[in-house]
Amino acid sequence: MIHCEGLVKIFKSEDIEVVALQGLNLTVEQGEMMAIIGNSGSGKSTLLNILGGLDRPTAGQVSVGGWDLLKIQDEQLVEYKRKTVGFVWQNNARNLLPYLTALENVEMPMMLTGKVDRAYAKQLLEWVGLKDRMHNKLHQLSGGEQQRVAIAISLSNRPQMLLADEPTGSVDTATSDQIMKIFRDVNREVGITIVIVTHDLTLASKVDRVVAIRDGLTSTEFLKRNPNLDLATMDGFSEGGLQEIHEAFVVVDRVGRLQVPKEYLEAVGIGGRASMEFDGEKIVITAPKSLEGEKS
Ligand SMILES: Nc1ncnc2c1ncn2[C@@H]1O[C@H](COP(=O)(O)OP(=O)(O)OP(=O)(O)O)[C@@H](O)[C@H]1O
Repeated sequence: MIHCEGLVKIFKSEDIEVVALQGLNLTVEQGEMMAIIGNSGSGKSTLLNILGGLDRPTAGQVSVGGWDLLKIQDEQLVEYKRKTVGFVWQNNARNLLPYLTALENVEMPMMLTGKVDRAYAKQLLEWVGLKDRMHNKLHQLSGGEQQRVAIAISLSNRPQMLLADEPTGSVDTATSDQIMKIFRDVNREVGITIVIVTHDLTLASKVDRVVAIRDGLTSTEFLKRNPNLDLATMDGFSEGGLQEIHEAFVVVDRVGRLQVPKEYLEAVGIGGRASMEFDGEKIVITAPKSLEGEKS
């Protein structure tokens, strides 16, 4: 569904260049529900904006559902955004129309594309648990309920892929669990691919796969140890839970590059270069041996 290889995004202003993505690789299968985690400034939103067609990549390859987002024409981009992608943002509810009902809000994007499917709009509101509230005006709903209407809206044009940027950023834990359960149900029901960007490791534990981004590169992948474990229904979550539930792998790109965590490099005193040995089974990276010799 999503394929990025060597993806680069450079933001240029008058006298400064920021390399937000510096050759990122990522593949997401059709129907997968996965999360991207990373510190502030690591490039998560930049990646999501490119995948959503809101921003253009600078270089590299990026394709989504057969669309080449590097070469796509502006007119095609409008069609791509309308048909392929659904968005859920942290404060999505702000974009809803308060004087319309939940149902009318869901039908609004359908109107823009010329085909209102009331039965599907109702079905969506049922999926997000608002069957009994669909004729309520938006301002009569709570913040969490409004966020669920926003999720129904994001699905109204039957996109193949849902992109969610901190979707639970401004709601309480119970609502957050509810939203993640909705994502899981919709993912199972219609097989939609879901990509969630978050800081929140507890969310990350509720998806099949987590990809960590560091400095604009995919650095580590966490795969769920037991794919049948339904984490959405699990209570509680401990520190380090991600490691308990998922197995961590370092991402190695096609030409053999990988990222070594800064803490590890500092702990063994590796700066600009290192020594690497292969003993037939393991690859061992240490502080440069020749330099150690020079010091003494
Ligand atoms: N429009 C822009 N112009 C210039 N620099 C930008 C722009 N957008 C993002 N950046 C820079 O690109 C880098 C990556 O930013 P990005 O917003 O993708 O990070 P993030 O991981 O989503 O962070 P956060 O979790 O804080 O939202 C940062 O250094 C940021 O300052």
